[in-house]
Amino acid sequence: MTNFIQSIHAPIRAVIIDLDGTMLDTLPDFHVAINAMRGQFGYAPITREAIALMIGKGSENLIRGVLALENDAAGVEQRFDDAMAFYQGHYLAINGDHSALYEGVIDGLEAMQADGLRLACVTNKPIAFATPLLAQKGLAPYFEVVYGGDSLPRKKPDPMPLLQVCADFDLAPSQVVAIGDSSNDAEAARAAGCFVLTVPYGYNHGRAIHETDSDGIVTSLVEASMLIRSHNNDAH
Ligand SMILES: O=C(O)COP(=O)(O)O
Ligand SMILES: [Mg+2]
Repeated sequence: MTNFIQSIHAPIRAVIIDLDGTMLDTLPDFHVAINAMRGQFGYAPITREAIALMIGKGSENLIRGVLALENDAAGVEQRFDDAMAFYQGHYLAINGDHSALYEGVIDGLEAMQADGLRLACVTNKPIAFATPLLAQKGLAPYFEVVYGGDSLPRKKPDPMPLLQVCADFDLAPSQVVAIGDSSNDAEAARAAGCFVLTVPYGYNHGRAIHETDSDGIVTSLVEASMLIRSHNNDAH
């Protein structure tokens, strides 16, 4: 946080915001869809806590992790396509039904928009899940650009989607802040050369957010908006 506030720097012009674990608590949706898929294989339900550990690196990683509870590597690959198809069907059927906005999300987005910041959403969620979810939760109007985990050849923690947003906005990475709940967001931002703020309330593979290298931990998007505003007031 010290770095972020005190560095003499050009103003921040855009913010890239993560979806799962940062704007929406989607864990209950994952839980319902994963256990419905597991039921089709005759596997017992697993807990939300177990699923939370496997969220963050996209659907393929999640499905492989879930199948690995009952299968060896060959079994995982053998069942992967069916498991993914079952899971996608279940997820799309309930997408958003059990998910809720975190406190301060809309107010934070409003504040950033009022300050003239351009907004992008970069998620590892498949774009076919992300687009209707953003619309359903009233988030879509805030974002000029949305990239899902399958929108580009590489996903977070690769910097590719963040660099694509910088190119879309014609901004240098140093004029852009990423906000996320996990090490994937922070590593992608660092590799892209963007600033990064993290939130402590999401899913970080079971690790405390303090263990993740960032420019600051913010308790809400409102706090993030205030930090960016104060940075910009000091910037030249
Ligand atoms: O779908 C995931 O694995 C995580 O999605 P996120 O990038 O929005 O946190
Ligand atoms: Mg996330």
